[in-house]
Amino acid sequence: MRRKLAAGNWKMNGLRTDLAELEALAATFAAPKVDILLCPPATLLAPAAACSGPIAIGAQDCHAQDSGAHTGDVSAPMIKDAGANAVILGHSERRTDHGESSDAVRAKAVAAQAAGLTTVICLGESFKQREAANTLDIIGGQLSTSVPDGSTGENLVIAYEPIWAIGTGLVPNLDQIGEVHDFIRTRIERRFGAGVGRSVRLLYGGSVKPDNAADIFGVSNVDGALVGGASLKCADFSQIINALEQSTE
Ligand SMILES: O=C(CO)COP(=O)(O)O
Repeated sequence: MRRKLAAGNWKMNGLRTDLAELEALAATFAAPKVDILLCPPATLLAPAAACSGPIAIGAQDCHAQDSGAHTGDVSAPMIKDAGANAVILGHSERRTDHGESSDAVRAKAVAAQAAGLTTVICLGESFKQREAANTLDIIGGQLSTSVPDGSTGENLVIAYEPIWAIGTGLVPNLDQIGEVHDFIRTRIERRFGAGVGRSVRLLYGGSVKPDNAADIFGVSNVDGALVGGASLKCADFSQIINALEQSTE
């Protein structure tokens, strides 16, 4: 069975003083029943990795090249060297703010997987696309282009994050989440075969909070969550992780 995964994305939030939240989380989940991944900003990767205990640390982006003249960018080997073992790629905020195409996301994912990082590749439709009944077309296109051929159950995690649900308090209904997750699972099985298809974890992201987490974790093919705002505080994130642990019982 797939091990469930609770992932937190701090986005552009967090100073060294905020590592106290991570330390509290590590103390709370000394022997977690699910995998826990926290993705702080790049400046905190090394200090986070030094105090995260059983919690894995990930970055929020990487460059497609390993090194070179790319001012301000961070490469996958650098992320690995800082003590992290995962990276979020293709988040809608990067697709929007930095014009990242699915081709660019795939190039980054190739570099990240070659460096030994698990890639958490994000997919999601806009509200307009959902209203026009284009959700599955959009997700299918992003999925086939963003995910590299070398992906496995260990180095690939997919996060379905409807753009309109991120930071808004809006969440698709459970049937809508299930429809997209089932669709992603089928597509991955078709492309990579049943073994890999069964082992890739599919996360839901977008306004996951302590009060809606248990319902979302009950949906078929939801193997965990990618949590933004509610991952910043140990008190909130712990409740979501508890709900995920309970969903495994
Ligand atoms: O974008 C997200 C995680 O990557 C979701 O953010 P929120 O949980 O703040 O809606």
